[in-house]
Amino acid sequence: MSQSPVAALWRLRPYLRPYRKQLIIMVTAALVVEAADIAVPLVTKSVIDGAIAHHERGLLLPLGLLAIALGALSAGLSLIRRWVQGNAVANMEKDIRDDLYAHLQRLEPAFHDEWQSGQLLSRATTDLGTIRRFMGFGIVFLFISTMTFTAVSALLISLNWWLGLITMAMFVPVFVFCLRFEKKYKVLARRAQDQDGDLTTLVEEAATGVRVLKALGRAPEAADTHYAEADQLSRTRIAMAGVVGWFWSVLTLVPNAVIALAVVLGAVAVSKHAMTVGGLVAYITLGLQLVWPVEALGYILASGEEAATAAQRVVEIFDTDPAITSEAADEEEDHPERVVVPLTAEPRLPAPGHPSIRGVTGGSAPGGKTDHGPDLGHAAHVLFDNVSFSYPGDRRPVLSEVNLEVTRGETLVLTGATGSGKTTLLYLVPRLADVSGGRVLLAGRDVRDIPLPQLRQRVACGFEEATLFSASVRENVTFGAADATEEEIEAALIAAQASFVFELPWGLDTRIGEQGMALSGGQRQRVALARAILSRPEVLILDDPLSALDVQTEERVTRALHEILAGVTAIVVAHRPSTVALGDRVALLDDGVIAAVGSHRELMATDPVYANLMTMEEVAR
Ligand SMILES: Nc1ncnc2c1ncn2[C@@H]1O[C@H](COP(=O)(O)OP(=O)(O)OP(=O)(O)O)[C@@H](O)[C@H]1O
Repeated sequence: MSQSPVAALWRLRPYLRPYRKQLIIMVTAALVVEAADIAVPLVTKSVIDGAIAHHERGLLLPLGLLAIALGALSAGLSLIRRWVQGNAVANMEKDIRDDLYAHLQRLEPAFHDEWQSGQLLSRATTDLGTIRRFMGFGIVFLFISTMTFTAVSALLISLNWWLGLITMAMFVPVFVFCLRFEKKYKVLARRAQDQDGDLTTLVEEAATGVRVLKALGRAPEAADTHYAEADQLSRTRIAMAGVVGWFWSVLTLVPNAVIALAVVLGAVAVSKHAMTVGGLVAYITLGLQLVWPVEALGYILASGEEAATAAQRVVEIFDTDPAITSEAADEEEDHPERVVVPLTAEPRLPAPGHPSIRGVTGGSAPGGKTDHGPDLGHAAHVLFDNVSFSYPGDRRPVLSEVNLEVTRGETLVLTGATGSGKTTLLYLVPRLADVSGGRVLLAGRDVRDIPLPQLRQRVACGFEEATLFSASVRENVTFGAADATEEEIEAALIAAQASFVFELPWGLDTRIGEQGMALSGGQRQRVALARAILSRPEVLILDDPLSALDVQTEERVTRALHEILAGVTAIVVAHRPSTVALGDRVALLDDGVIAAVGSHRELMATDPVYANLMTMEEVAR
């Protein structure tokens, strides 16, 4: 169950801790400003009752100078407070945002599958902004308003106790009204923030899916959905404005009614000599100072409500624990490595002339070729030991009792009908998902016992949907290998048949990805392939890496891959006979079960399902 909004906001208080000094400066400055503002009416009283009533002209100049000094002090301190406040809350917002981002990165892909990206976006942007505004202004003004209200009330009672008590009594309904407002506004604020998240999702999907929308002629329908969602949000905001409008009008009416009453009753008190004229002027001027704190209460309560619901939405993410962690493994790192399964598999004999991944040559890449074959120092043994898997919230097993061994340096091709579980099986090695039963061993060690950063350094992935980031070609390719040399980057690009990047306007410095130069699907796949190659993994996992390539390019990449894969353990999802031929062995996955394992030739001869699958792929080409 999610926490109450106020409790959620309270939980974020540690983010204020580093800015305690600034908070103290802000509050002190605001208090002095308030004290100066309150003192001015008292100076006025001295001017009227002293300098004017008793014709003491000599008092006029010092009292006038005092009033000016108080005004200047108030202005100067307001400036300081705002500057300190702006700095502190901007930094605090950054701290929460950094932690939120880091937490989102720790959460497994299944979490991101479940959550709408727009909801995450609106929480990381709009909601944090709302929290910042309240932490910066709301909290300080809540404190200052309370102090001002208390001090002014005490002064009013001291000027005339019965008039002061009547004045205070008139504010009681305001507080009752506040409670009712809070109840109503809380519901509306949460609704608006959720609707804002839904709308952000729609806008994001419309932007990323613009081609599909246009191609299928669905743009008008998508626009209608957008208008309907936007309409809902604006209705909620109008309802909020209505509630706030009513609330503020009451908050404005009450203090003004109080002043009007004070004028009438104060005049009676002066006529009965229960109060001086200067006392009445001071009383009314001080009474006017209650207008702002009471009005500010409206803003503070509204922004407090919004901040509390925003905090609730942010805390909901913080409270989602990552299902895939390696805390136990991190602790165990101090101990010697525990090998569960002895490495019985014979490394494949290196073929002459094969380069290592580090010195990948592929085609015309400079250097790197050796006469000694692949360096298997980088290859690891992988074992799927009785693995089963179901997606969270879905009981149907996607994988059942999968037993599969990939020896050091071997290339295993995984094939099977669509939806048979190939991608899911690949996810289990770098722990993008965790097994539901059984275990996956990397070099004899359960992957869950390997610290995640280490595991993901040892296992590199190239996905069918090649994701490139808004960055240069170089930055994209070196994502998993920051220390790669220029020669290694070039060699990886050449090996992946991605030499076209050298012809881009700024070569490897050309920005590609979402905000950069548009690349074709096949070009993106090859850049992503170069990235996977360059990270020098022990295990290379490629999910249908050549699906977007034409026949000639596919043939060239396949030839290059042949060399690259020789020095690494690889699991490659493939459908076409030409790519399947990359593998030393082929495993056929049928509805989550390993149906056959063998060489392409063996399976063609002995397994009708496999033969049928390959023939259909060939025909489909
Ligand atoms: N995030 C998810 N949540 C629930 N079920 C999922 C999820 N991802 C995949 N599945 C289901 O798991 C099954 C296996 O999917 P998977 O992507 O592993 O198949 P595949 O063999 O790689 O398919 P393809 O060849 O089409 O890529 C499918 O039935 C799919 O609907």
